Amino acid sequence: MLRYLTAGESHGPQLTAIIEGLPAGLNITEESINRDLARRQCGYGRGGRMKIERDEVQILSGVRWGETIGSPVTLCIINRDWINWQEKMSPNARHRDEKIRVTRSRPGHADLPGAMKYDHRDVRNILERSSARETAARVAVGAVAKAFLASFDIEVNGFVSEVGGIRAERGALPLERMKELSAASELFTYDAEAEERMKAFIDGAREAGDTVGGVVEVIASGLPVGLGSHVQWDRKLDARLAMAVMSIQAIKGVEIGLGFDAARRPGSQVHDEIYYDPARIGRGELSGFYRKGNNAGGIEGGITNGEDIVIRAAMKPIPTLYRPLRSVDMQTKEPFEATVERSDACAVPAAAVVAEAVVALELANAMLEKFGGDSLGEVRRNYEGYLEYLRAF
Ligand SMILES: Cc1cc2nc3c(=O)[nH]c(=O)nc-3n(C[C@H](O)[C@H](O)[C@H](O)COP(=O)(O)O)c2cc1C
Ligand SMILES: C=C(O[C@@H]1CC(C(=O)O)=C[C@@H](OP(=O)(O)O)[C@H]1O)C(=O)O
Repeated sequence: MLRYLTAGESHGPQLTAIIEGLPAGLNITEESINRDLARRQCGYGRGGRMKIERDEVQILSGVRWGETIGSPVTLCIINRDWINWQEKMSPNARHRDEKIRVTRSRPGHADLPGAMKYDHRDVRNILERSSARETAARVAVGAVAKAFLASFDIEVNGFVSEVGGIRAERGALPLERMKELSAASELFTYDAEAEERMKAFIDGAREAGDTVGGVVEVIASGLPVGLGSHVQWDRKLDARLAMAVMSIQAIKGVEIGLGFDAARRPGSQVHDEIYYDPARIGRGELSGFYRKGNNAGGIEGGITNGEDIVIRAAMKPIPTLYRPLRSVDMQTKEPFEATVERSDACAVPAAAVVAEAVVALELANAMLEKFGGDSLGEVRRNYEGYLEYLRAF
């Protein structure tokens, strides 16, 4: 089983992730992780913080001479902004300064419920960890999961499909500079026209002091039939993927395949009919069974059915606006209008990279659950034996 934890505050010294359960013998390089970290940073609409940070990973354990050795892998990303926050974020009691307490909660953030829950009179104790800065750590972990999946020819790609109601054609990749940085997947075409309209929409919102949300999509291809299980609620792969994607900051809806649209159609226009062609196996397909459509988004009964997994997520607009929102001071109970020094106007492109990472992690976990072994060679033997069985099924 693959598990991981992240730790770190947004303006603390660093983000840390520990991954447990990776087989030995997997090639991992800091460069390949950094590629995804850069993709997360460079979408259109981000604010001042992204000009400060240039995320780079350090591998601190579990990898020797470019290969995992089976022990926990520790990844760390330094926060460059830390230099400006050393005293405000110091673990040392002598730096305590009541004057810099944040008592003004921002609507749409964890600030107020978090402070009430944890008995904090300083909202910073909540916002530092609820910040989406944490997603840098998850993207680093996801890059490792993608390296594992790639060794089985499984590819996971995230992209933006909608910004502020403007839709791109399926397969569009309207993430500025991300096109070049993304794996050259044949699944994707690049909808430059939609990207331009999205950028103009983001500019318009930013000028009005407002923020923008959107929809991201992740497609995973090359998966075998049989990951996940129908037998228990918490083994269903669609449920696990939904939880992983919903756990991303600002994601408010998740759908798989047709998703909500399936509720609006008759069954005859929803379910993917089953066909069989033995010649497919000769062409290198994993099975003779196939579908002509993929409304199910690659999962039936919580189990992969061999088609691509297609999962979409709705991101709400960034809650911190330059145009103030009404709130109430926690200490004085006086109303105020929340103002901001810096914030993203749109982080949908970044969320697409984060969604890709968390989906990759769940899929890597599902692969290891089914074909698990202590070395990559052992996992591969288990996997290949299963493929041989599948071809004969
Ligand atoms: C990549 C990314 C960047 C974000 N940047 C900001 C930001 O600059 N300002 C902000 O107020 N919220 C930002 N958010 C959203 C908040 O972190 C999120 O809305 C907040 O923590 C409350 O959590 P919830 O929306 O999941 O309920 C960002 C989210 C993501 C995924
Ligand atoms: C730092 C990142 O995103 C941050 C997420 C975030 C929030 O409230 O979620 C608020 C902003 O941080 P700050 O308050 O320091 O300007 C974003 O920049 C990042 O994505 O690496």
